[in-house]
Amino acid sequence: SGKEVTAYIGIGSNIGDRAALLNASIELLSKKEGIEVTSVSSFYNTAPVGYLEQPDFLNAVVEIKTVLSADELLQICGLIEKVLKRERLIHWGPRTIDLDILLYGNQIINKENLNIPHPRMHERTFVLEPLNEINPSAIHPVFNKTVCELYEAITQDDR
Ligand SMILES: Nc1nc2nc(S)n(CCO)c2c(=O)[nH]1
Repeated sequence: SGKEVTAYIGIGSNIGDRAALLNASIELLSKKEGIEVTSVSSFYNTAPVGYLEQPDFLNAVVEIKTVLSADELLQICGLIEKVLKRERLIHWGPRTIDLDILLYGNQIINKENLNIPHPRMHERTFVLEPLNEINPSAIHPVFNKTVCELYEAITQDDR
């Protein structure tokens, strides 16, 4: 395990007991060796982006300090999604629970299975609003802007 890194994970659910699923994924993250959950945003009810014919999402962002690599963190997120989906009695659509790595320190990672910063996070109110709540000063290493600046940029457009 390497040096400790501050990372931000976006969590979303729009099927089933959304709050319970968000809480369960945060719980599973915090139990992992090498991960310390240091901040959790409020839960936001958000209109679906992309495919619109689906229920509203409940979204949050979690701040962690971790010694895991970005790849290891990706594996953990995939595991948590699988565990929570598998526990469902009825098979639902693909959005029971989603964990997306948004930021991993100031690192820029572009691999076919892992892009960090998340390539759409700067366009997404459902990511920037909770992220701005817990750390408005976090820096996006591609745009070299703070989360607060990114959030203001997309909320200004809506004005
Ligand atoms: N509001 C909202 N819309 C979304 N569309 C997709 S796909 N997702 C899944 C995350 O990529 C979401 C989401 O979490 N929230």
